[in-house]
Order: sequence, then C-alpha cells, then structure tokens
Amino acid sequence: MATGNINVTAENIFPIIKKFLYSDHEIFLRELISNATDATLKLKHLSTLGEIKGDIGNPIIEIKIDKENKEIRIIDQGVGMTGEEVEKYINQVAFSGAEEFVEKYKDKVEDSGIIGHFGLGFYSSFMVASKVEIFTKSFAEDSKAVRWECDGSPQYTLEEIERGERGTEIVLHIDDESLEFLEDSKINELLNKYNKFMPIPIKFGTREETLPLPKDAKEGAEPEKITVDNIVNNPNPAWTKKPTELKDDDYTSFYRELYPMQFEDPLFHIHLNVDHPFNLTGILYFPKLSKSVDPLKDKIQLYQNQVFVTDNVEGIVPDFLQMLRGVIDSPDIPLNVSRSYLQADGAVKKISGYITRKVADKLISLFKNDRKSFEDRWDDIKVIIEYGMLSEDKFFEKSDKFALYPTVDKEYFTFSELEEKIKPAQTDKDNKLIVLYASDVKTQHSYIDAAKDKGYEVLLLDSPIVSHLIQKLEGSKENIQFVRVDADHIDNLIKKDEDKISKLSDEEKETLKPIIENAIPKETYTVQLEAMDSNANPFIITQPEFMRRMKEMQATGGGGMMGMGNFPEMYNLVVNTNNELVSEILNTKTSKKQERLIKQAFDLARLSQNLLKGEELTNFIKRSFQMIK
Ligand SMILES: Nc1ncnc2c1ncn2[C@@H]1O[C@H](COP(=O)(O)OP(=O)(O)OP(=O)(O)O)[C@@H](O)[C@H]1O
Repeated sequence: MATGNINVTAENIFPIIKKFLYSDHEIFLRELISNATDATLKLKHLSTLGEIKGDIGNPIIEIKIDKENKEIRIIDQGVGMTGEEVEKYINQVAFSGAEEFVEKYKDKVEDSGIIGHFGLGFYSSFMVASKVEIFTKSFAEDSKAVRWECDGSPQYTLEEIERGERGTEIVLHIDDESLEFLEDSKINELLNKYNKFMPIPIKFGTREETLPLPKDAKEGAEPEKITVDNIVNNPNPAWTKKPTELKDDDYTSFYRELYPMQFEDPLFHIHLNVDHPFNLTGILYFPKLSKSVDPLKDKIQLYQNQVFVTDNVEGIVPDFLQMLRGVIDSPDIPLNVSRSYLQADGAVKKISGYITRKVADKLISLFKNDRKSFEDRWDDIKVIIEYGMLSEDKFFEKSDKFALYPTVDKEYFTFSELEEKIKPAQTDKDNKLIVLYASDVKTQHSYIDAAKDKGYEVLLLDSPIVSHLIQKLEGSKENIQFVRVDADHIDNLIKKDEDKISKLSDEEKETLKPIIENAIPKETYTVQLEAMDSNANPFIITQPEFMRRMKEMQATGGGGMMGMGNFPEMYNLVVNTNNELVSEILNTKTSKKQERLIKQAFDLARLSQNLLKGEELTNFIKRSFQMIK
C-alpha cells in the first residue's frame, strides 16, 4: 500500500471549492457519469481499432444508492486505470485541474456572469462526499486492480486489490450536509436533467416489464412479468442522427421526449449539422405560440457531446430565436467564461450567424415548397420573423424571400408581389408608393371600407413591433411609405393631382373654421377643411401617421423621437366642405343650434373612432334620445 500527498499547493482547496460551487453541488453526478462515459467510449474505440481482444459486449454505466451506509456508487465497464494512471490522472491531472480552476475563479464568485458549469471533473465529488474511493482495473492485459482512497485532505492511499472485472467503480461516502442525494427521487431528477441523452446506457435500479401473452394463451391467463434494467437515458437522440434517417414523426416524438409537458405539436423543425469551422449539431423547433406559452419554460437546451449544460443560450442563439425550442450540441462553446466574453468570442459569433442562416434557409424552402401551409402558419411565426428582421440585418436581407404581408381579407403577398399589385392605384403624385395598413379590423372598419371602395389594398399589420418594422422597411426600400388607413381622410391618404371643387367659397370656409373650433376641444383636435366626395361623412377624425408611429415606437421600446412618448394624443378633425350637413351648419342662424349640430356631428365622428368615453358618452346618448323624442 502506498500513501502520499496530492500535489496541490493550496492546502485549503477543498473548503474553497465547497463554498464556491455551493449552489451547484448537484453537478458532481454529471461529472462522474461524464468520466464513466468517456472511459466507455475509449474502450469501444480501442475495440474497433482491434486493440482489445474478444467481445466487449454492451457496456453500461450503473448508479447505485446505499442509503444505510450513505454511499453512492458510479460503476462503469470502461477502460479502467492502472495504479500509475491513478497517480497520474487523479492525483496530478484531476487535482491540478481543480487547483487551476480555483485560482482562476476565486475572485469571481460574485460574478454571476460566469457560466460555472464545466471544468471540475472528478474533483467535484468532494462537494458531496467526505471520503471517496476508487476501485479500478485497466483493460490492459496483466494489469493489477487498485483501490484509491482520499478523505478530502491532500493525503491519499493507493493499494492493490483483487478485482476480476475491467472498469471503474467510484464510491462516494456522502457527507451529512448532502444526504438529499441518497434519495432515489433526487438522483432520478438529476439523471433526467443532465444525462437524458448521454451516449452510453445508464442503469438506475430495475423495473418490472409485462410480457405480451402468447397467441395460444388460455383464457384468463396472467401475463408473465420480468425484471429488467431500468435504463434512464436515450443514448441515440434524434439530433445525433442524419436528417435522411429521420421522418417527420421522429422529429415530433423527439420534441415530446424533450418537453413531455408540451401537448401542442411544433410547427416545423430545423436540423442543424455542421463540422467546419466549428462543430455543431442540433434540432430547433418553431413552437406554436399560444397565449399560455411561458418563455421561461421549455427553452432551447445546450449540450456538449450529449451532456446537458444549460438552458440559458443567451449570446449563443440570436435573441430573436430564443423563443424557439430544441437542442444544440457543440463542444466548441467556451463555458467557463462570462457572458460578455462569450458574446465577443469569434467562434460563438459564427455559431450564432450559422443558426440565423439555417433558420432563414429553412423558411425560404418552406415558403417555396408549400406556400399554402406556410401562409396558414404565418400568424404563429410572424412575431419571431418580424423580430428577426428588425434585429439581424442578414436575416432582414433574406426575409424578402419569405416575409409575408397579409391583407385585411387574408390574402398574403411578399413585398415584391405587393408592389406589383398596388403600383397602378397606390402611387401618389410624387411617384411614391403608398402602402396602406390597418392595425385592427374592427375599430378601423369605416376607414378600411373607404379605402377598399377606392380600389386600394389594405394590409393587416397587427404585431406589437410593427411600427419599428415599417420604419425599417421605409428606410431600406426606395420611394415607399406606409400609412395607416385612419391617418388622414381617404383623398389625402394617397395624394393624387386631381383637385376637388369645394362647394364652399374661401370666405365661407374662413367663417366656418372658428365656429367649429370654438365648439370642440381645440387643444386636442386640429380642424382641417377639405373638399371631399359629397357622400363621404361630414366630420372625420384622423390621427397623423408620423406622430402616432413615434409614440408607438417609444411605447414598445427604442426608436422613435426622444420624449415623443409623453406627448398628448393629437388628432385632426377633417370637415368635408362638400357634405350637405356642413353647409347647413354654416347657414344656421342661431349660434345655439349651430353649436348643437357641430357637437352632435363631432361626437358621432369620435364614436366611430372609439374616442367617446365616460361622461361625454353619457351626455351624447341622453342628447340623442332627446332629439328623436
Ligand atoms: N471512470 C473513469 N475511468 C477511467 N479513467 C477515469 C475515470 N474517471 C477519471 N478518469 C481519468 O482521470 C482523468 C481526470 O478526470 P477529471 O474528471 O478530473 O478530468 P477530465 O475528465 O480530464 O476533464 P473535465 O474537467 O472536463 O471533466 C481523466 O482524464 C481520466 O483519464
């Protein structure tokens, strides 16, 4: 038997580690299972190279709990270690790795930006154990099995033992603060969180399986039950397979495996697979977004070689795609770094760019191959796409090929189709193409109707970020302008050269304007006299495009003109000088009656814009009843 001192300079490295990773103690199991997996994969590799004679069978990893003796065992059938290897890899490599880790991060415990996930390896067992034993036998012929033991001080013992089978068994003597890890439920939870898709089968206990009854079974015969290993993981998850090996159903069932509590099928998936200049595989899903979708739950999961790392993919996946679900697996993402470093890292930037490109390409192909079903899903995916168009220039460029602009009648155009379609009727006198849109079919009904009567197309753009998006579209395309249908009266929305003749003379207009101004709250409403169609309403309320859009942009964050958000609401009251009622108002002799007519017409105009509320609405209704009595 040999004893010795582990080659670490900081004697008190254990307490530092314990404290440092206090909240992350549970990762010990993932680290030890990762080592066991590596050892098993190495064995398989050596076997395929012909360096191991005989059949290696189907090696598995087993986790055992002995509650009475407060032990957890992690057992593998991998390459094992010789005595020298234990000296080298455990006493030197493992511990020096841990020491380096502490050196590097001891001042940064407070830096919540650190993704404190990897890097501790075998050493992390001391976060939960007061004593650790290793029983191991190398695959190498004639090698002797050894037992290593360490109680958390830098001293260890190493001795030869009798052990028949190849592989490694780690025994953790759980300390009194960590007894929760002796519960089956806790271990199950951890296995499910970190090891669900690891590449070597992991056994935790056994379970009963009921065999199907044989065909010739007698009536009332009991089916036979057998006890089988309880394998907790799926060693071959969908993302590790080639897209050609998978059908749509396989993608859907993998989605269920990832998110067992999700009952809605995903809309479509994107299989990621690249090995140059970085290595990355994965599957992303566009979920069906419903009101009940909780963005904090069921997020994209990041794996490294099938080991779960985190579901916080900030900085790795572009912001606009964080609403997607699925898995990405890449060994090339540095994890022991702060988020700001991560965002500046070249490899990570490339990964983020690659994901954006793949998503755009998938959208293009879906659009091309089955436009009808793409249109049907548009409402579910538009928020993600519009957000992407706003935040990623590369995505914006590609979006021309698939971004859709639906009309109020549910016809879907790409931007170039829309341009073609509306060019003849919606080009104004300055040769500008005016795109009309509504944000709410119900409240803007009369304006939409008026525009449709003129033969105009009206888009329905109702997402919360639409004001930002149209601002961007106007900036990037030439000679176009978006105008909401209620931004002005119909003849002014798209200004043509034709001058309408006004029934009222200029003097009559000058007399009328102050009369109307005095009867309405003129700080909110600007009176604008216009010669319109005699059939158009006498009073119409509009809200100028620019002002409204700036206010909306400020309300949804960013953009807009500084301070605009605090401006009071401003409207125009458009008075149609060709409508008979307006002549009647002008010709009414008594000012009381005149005022009554103006107020009633003004309230009706406000009512159609949903602007008449509270006491004013009550008074209007009372007054209207009086009138028809
Ligand atoms: N179950 C095992 N079977 C065989 N060798 C092992 C086993 N566990 C650990 N080792 C050896 O000990 C070494 C050190 O392990 P440790 O977990 O500290 O670091 P690592 O696995 O190399 O890196 P990481 O810090 O990423 O986990 C391993 O590289 C391996 O050679």
